[in-house]
Amino acid sequence: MSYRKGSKVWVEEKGEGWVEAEVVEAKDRSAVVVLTSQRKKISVLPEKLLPRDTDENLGGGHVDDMTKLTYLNEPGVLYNLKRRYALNEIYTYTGSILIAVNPFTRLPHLYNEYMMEQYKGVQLGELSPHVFAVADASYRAMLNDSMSQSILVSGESGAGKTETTKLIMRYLTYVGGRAVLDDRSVEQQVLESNPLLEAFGNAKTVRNDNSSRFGKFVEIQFDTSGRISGAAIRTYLLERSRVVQITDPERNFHCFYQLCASGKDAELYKLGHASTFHYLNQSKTYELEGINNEDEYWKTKRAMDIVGISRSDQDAIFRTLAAILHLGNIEFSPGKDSDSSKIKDSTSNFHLQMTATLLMCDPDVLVSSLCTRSIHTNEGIIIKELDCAAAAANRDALAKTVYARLFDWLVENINKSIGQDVDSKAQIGVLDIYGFESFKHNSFEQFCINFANEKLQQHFNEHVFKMEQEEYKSEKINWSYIEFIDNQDMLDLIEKETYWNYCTAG
Ligand SMILES: Nc1ncnc2c1ncn2[C@@H]1O[C@H](COP(=O)(O)OP(=O)(O)OP(=O)(O)O)[C@@H](O)[C@H]1O
Repeated sequence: MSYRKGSKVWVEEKGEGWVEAEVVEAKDRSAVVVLTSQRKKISVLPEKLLPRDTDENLGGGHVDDMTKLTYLNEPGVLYNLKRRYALNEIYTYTGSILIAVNPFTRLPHLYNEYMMEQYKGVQLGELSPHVFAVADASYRAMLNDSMSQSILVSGESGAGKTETTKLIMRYLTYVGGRAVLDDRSVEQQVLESNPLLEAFGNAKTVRNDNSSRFGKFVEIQFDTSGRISGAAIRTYLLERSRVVQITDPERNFHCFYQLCASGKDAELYKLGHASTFHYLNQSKTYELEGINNEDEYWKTKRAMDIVGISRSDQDAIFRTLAAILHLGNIEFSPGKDSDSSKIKDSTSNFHLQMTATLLMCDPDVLVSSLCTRSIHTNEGIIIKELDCAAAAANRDALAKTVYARLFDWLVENINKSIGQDVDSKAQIGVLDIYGFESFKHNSFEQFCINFANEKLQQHFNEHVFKMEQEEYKSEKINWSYIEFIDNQDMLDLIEKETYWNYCTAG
C-alpha cells in the first residue's frame, strides 16, 4: 500500500504496541516519516505501517460490527474493542461471530429478564451485540430449520468462556422453559449442575481464581414445540495432573479445600487443615479472595441434593476425596533389597490405613500395589519391586485415576438425574473448551488441548474461508483469496496412526 502526506496510519512502537500516527513525509518507497499521537517523529518502512480508520469515518469512534471497519487489521480491531470497552460495551460482532471482552465486573443490567425479553425473536444485528442475540439466533434456527445447532465458546484462560456459556444456558432455559415447572425441572438442574462441576473441575490458576480445568459440551434437547425436554453434559480433558502437582499461587481442585474446611465432616475422615496434606501444601495458597471454603462445601452439598445425588452417594464422594488426600501423604523409604521400597514410618502407615479404610480395600493389597509392579509374561506373572521414586509415581497415578473416575462418575450421575430425551428432534450444543496453551514447560495435556483447538480452528477455516471462497469461485465472482495459515497437513500427520507408532518407538 502506498502512503501520502496526511495518511492516517498505525505504527508499532517498542514497548507500546500499535500507536496512532499520521504520515508527514512520504518522499520515496524506502521510508516514510510519521508523527505519532505522542508527537514523536519516526522514520519507518512503508510495509511496517497499517492504514487506520479515523474517528470520523467510524461515525463516533467505534463500530458494533468489525465488518464495518474500512481497514480490518489487528490495531483497528483492538482499538475498536478498546473504545467500546471504555463505554461498557463489552460485545462486538464480526459478522455472525460475537466477540466478548471480559468486563471483570458485574453488569447485572445486561443480563436481567428485561434484556432476555428484548432479544427474544429479534434478528441478529438488529439490537446491540449481545450473547443473548447469538443464543436466540441459534434457538430460532433450530426451530425454523428443524436442525441441531452448536455454539462454540473459545478464548484464552480467564477470557470469560464459562460465564458466557452460563449466560447462553440461562437464555436458552428462559426461552425454552417448560410451561409447568416441577420442583426439579430440567432447566434448573442443568443450571444447578454448574456449581457442582465447578467444585470438582475448577481450580485457582495464576490467571483465574475459578478456572475450568476441563472442557465441557452441554447439549440441550428440545421437543418439536421448542420446549426443553432433556439435557446432557459431556466433559473432556480433565487436568488430572493437578490432583498431585500444583505450584504457588495455584490451588488443587476446589472440592479438596471445601472438604478440609467442613468441620465435623472433615473430622469424620480424619482430615486437618489443607496445609497438612502434600497434594495441597505444594502451594501456600489455601484461601480465595471473597470465598469461604466451608460455605462453599455446603453449597456443593446443596447442589448435589438438587441434581439428585443421594446422601449415601454424597458420603462416598467425600470419602473418596479424603482417601486421595491421605494417599498423597504416604511416603516411601528404601526396602531390604536394592530397588525396593516400603512404607516410610508410622505417620505414613497411618495415612495408608486411612486410605485403605476409606477406599474399603485391604491395606496389604494397597501396599503391594504401590510398592510393586506385576508384569504379565508367557510364563506367568512376575512381581517386580519398585524403588521409592517409582512407588511415589505409582501412588500419584492411583490418585489421578481415582479422581478422574470420580469426576466421570459425577458427570454420569448428573446426566442420569437430568435425564436425556432420546426422542428429541433437535438440540443446541454449547462447547466451552480451553483455548490454546503454551507454558514454560508443556506436557501431554497441552498437546491434547492445542490439538483440539487446532481441529476447531480448522473447522472454522473450513466454513468461513474455504467454503465461502469455493462458492465465489463456482459463481465466478471476482474475489481475491484471503491468505490464512492452513495447518491441515500437521493435523493429518498427528492423526495418522504411523505418527504415534513413531512416537512410541522413538
Ligand atoms: N460477562 C461477564 N460479566 C462479569 N464478569 C465476567 C464476565 N465474564 C467473565 N467474568 C469474570 O471473569 C472471571 C473469569 O471468567 P471465566 O471463568 O468465565 O473464564 P474462562 O474463559 O472460562 O477461563 P478458564 O479457561 O480459565 O476456565 C469470572 O470469574 C468473572 O469474575
